Amino acid sequence: MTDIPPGVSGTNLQFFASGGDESVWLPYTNIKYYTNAFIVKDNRVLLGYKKRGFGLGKYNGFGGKVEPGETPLQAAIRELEEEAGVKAPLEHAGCLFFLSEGAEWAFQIEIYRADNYEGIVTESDEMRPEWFSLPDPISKDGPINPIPFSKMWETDEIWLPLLFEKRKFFGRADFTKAGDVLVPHRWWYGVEQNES
Ligand SMILES: CNc1ncnc2c1ncn2[C@@H]1O[C@H](COP(=O)(O)OP(=O)(O)OP(=O)(O)O)[C@@H](O)[C@H]1O
Repeated sequence: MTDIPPGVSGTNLQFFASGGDESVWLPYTNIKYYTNAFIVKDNRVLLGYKKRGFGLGKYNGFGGKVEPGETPLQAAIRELEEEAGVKAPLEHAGCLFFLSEGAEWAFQIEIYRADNYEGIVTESDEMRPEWFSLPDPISKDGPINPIPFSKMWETDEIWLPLLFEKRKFFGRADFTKAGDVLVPHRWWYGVEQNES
């Protein structure tokens, strides 16, 4: 259970969470690099509703493929600007290795966050941006516009709180097909231990 799965980068990881069918990790031969970026400001997080392509109909951070010649950070800054209209000083928050049954490659997704941004949040062809309240431990009624976890990739609920807490995470999530939908099959997450 606590063995670090194949594909998970990161060193000095401490086990955080795992689950699903612990018998097998899906095989893969190729890896493609992606980015995902979140702006967290004034106790709110900016998510986008995906209007087309992979992940259609889900809320997520802003991101896409790393193009040849780009670093993941450059790609993350470009995708955030293309999809949400803003520039932000992104910081690396974690990394997710994602396998989807039927896809010919594994996704290595570098995840970023920023506490600030410049510009005006603007809807694009790909994403409709919307602010959501962070989980509020003080108010017993809960936030007014809570994060729509039921309309996100199921495993986001595990690592998004780590991004809010600025704890660097590395994990893997394998999804299999149930009819037309992808469902979580097996997952594992670790957090980077502070060296001190
Ligand atoms: C459990 N699995 C997952 N959990 C959380 N996020 C996931 C994800 N699997 C993919 N993602 C994100 O989904 C976007 C796809 O990118 P995608 O739209 O295909 O790329 P790009 O914008 O380059 O596409 P175009 O070719 O321009 O349409 C990209 O942000 C990527 O990080």
